[in-house]
Amino acid sequence: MSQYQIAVIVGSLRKESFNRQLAHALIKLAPAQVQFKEVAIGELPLYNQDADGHEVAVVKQFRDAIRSADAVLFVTPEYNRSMPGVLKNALDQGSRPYGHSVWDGKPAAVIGMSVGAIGTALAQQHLRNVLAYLNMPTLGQPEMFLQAKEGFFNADGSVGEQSRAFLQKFVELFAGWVAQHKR
Ligand SMILES: Cc1cc2nc3c(=O)[nH]c(=O)nc-3n(C[C@H](O)[C@H](O)[C@H](O)COP(=O)(O)O)c2cc1C
Repeated sequence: MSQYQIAVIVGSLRKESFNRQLAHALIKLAPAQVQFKEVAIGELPLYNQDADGHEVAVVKQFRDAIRSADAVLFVTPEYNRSMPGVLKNALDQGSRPYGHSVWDGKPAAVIGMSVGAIGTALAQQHLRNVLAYLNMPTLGQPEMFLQAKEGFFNADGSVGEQSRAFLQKFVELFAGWVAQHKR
């Protein structure tokens, strides 16, 4: 059976980020046919079109990491009813120079956690618009809008029994989606 490499992008730079904890919990639930690897976005410079054709090392490393992945999992908070700027910047960096987007055709999935009751729904909707433009076939269901609540994570970073079941289902469905849509 093929093994798929999935790049995980976390839209928060915060040390104690709920979304990073969520990403790590998901990584632990990965079925045998997928391998998750976080790709850092915090050191990327702000995208500047003047830099097209003059790729600095950190940008090259980022683009190479996405290029070599079979799929991408986005784990994001919501900032002011949209995705954080740091995540949009990473999407922009990967999309250029024109005609050389590293995102093109990569299957994707989106999940997020916030303290607000709508659990990143609007951030995810904005993100989905961008992913559609970038030609990334994105898992439609289940939608994963998570609200950060006391007790969601255990002390060891794992998730409680009830939440584990639906996160596991999400990861398994995504693995199937990747197998179906990988180029
Ligand atoms: C600049 C900023 C804007 C925010 N806007 C929203 C928002 O629109 N909706 C929401 O549910 N939470 C919002 N929050 C609260 C985040 O849900 C909360 O900070 C969360 O912990 C961020 O995710 P993280 O723990 O992965 O960093 C905002 C936080 C910041 C710092």
